[in-house]
Amino acid sequence: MLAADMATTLHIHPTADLSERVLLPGDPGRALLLAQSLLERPKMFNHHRGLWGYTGAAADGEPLTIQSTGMGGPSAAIVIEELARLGARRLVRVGSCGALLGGFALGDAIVAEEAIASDGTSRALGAGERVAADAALTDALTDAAAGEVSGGGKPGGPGEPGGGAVRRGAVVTTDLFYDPAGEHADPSDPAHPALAIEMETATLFQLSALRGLQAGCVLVVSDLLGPQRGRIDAEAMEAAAIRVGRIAVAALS
Ligand SMILES: O=P(O)(O)O[C@H]1O[C@H](CO)[C@@H](O)[C@H]1O
Ligand SMILES: O=c1cc[nH]c(=O)[nH]1
Repeated sequence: MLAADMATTLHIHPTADLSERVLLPGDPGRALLLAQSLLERPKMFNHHRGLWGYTGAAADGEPLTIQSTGMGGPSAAIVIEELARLGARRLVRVGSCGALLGGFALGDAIVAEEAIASDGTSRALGAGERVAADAALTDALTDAAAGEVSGGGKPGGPGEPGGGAVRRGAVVTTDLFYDPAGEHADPSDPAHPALAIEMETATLFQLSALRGLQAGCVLVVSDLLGPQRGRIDAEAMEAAAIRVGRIAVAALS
């Protein structure tokens, strides 16, 4: 565990130790769910600004912090910058996304190996068109996901709640959830199509590259935006969130 230094951070006010490894859901409620599901003896790490965070012992017995980023690049950039100043070194976003292509089911998971930077925050931080995840951490997430799919984890293998397929590829990061353009047109190169759309991953990858942090990302498919349309229900989202949380913990172990 690392000594937390509140004086350096204006938005994260640590009330517990910080682990050098951190899961980053956008949703504070998902941070609580994951803390209750994945941590022994969780303590609140932060509640300032409603950005709930928790630190406890993960399944491997080592400390783990789970800290919500809020929605969108600007909020995520503040949280990630302050976590870096406090001593975080390995970060995995455990988020949700809308699948842009066919062939996905609600509750499937995506390991993001790169993000297409269609957002303002990562671009303001100097991102080019695409920003990459840490390769070793992404391979570890892919291996951990394969273990879950083959039935090593709970809840569920394929077909069970929270136990859908896992794919690896690019995601596109945007600033708008409600886009007046109406469609989430796939802006990517046809040779490397984006699997899904979300709002923080490009910022995480770009800021981590600037600060020398290892960053990865695993996402639950909460929406189908391609040929089929649909939105996951709350129970299935919880099961899928716990599953991707377990994948992330295994990758960080
Ligand atoms: O579920 P989280 O991790 O918040 O991620 C996605 O959900 C939010 C939009 O509903 C955005 O933050 C988007 O990136
Ligand atoms: O940013 C997001 C997150 C989930 N679903 C979407 O369609 N977009």
